[in-house]
Amino acid sequence: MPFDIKICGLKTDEALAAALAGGASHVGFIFFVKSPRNIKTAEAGRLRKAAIGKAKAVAVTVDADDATLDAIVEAMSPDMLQLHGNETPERVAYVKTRYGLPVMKVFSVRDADDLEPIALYRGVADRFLLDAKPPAGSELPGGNGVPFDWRLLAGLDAGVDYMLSGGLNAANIGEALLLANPPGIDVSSGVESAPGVKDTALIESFFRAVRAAQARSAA
Ligand SMILES: O=C(O)c1ccccc1NCC(=O)[C@H](O)[C@H](O)COP(=O)(O)O
Repeated sequence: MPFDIKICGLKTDEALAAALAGGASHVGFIFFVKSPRNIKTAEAGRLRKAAIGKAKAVAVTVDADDATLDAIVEAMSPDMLQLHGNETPERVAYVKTRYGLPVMKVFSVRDADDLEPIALYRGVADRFLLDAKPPAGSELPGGNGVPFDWRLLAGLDAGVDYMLSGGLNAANIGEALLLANPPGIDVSSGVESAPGVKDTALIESFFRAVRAAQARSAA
């Protein structure tokens, strides 16, 4: 199975180019007005063209209604929808059918119990993104730059296809891969110089750290 790397919250040509040059399999665009990474649909539509044939463009939404999703899909033709709110299995199934696109459902994790609802979405969502629970007071369901205890994932059923997310960066990705051995990873804050400001040098060093960790585990 290929190992996937998603760079999320992209807003500029430079950051997108650095993500693609590093070998990102997925590039994420955030549609959530309170986020410092929020992007207009038309701008996402312009940017995502550079990813065609190179990486999957993921539209990240939070409990979005049909009209909002219609506008996003129309403007940017995403390859995948990331549902980062409290969407039910029924809503996930409906969204998949309505748009004919794969859906990645997000779960916020702090304790082992937080992994249990995944069972309700298996066979419905195409993939899962396991992110940290937002810290108290945060208005953002994701992109908080905080990790969770990766050891919780050791007991996850091997058939669960997921991306590990939450507080990853060049300094900790080696340990995260060692402990969780995920099929994919996702990063946002860890490649930023300030909230919402992607840093091309940090993106490059993240990819270097991932490749170094992979080389160590293959040796
Ligand atoms: O990044 C945001 O601002 C955001 C806002 C609302 C919903 C989701 C959001 N991010 C989704 C992602 O997939 C992030 O990459 C993920 O939460 C990890 O973020 P980080 O801990 O900053 O690496």
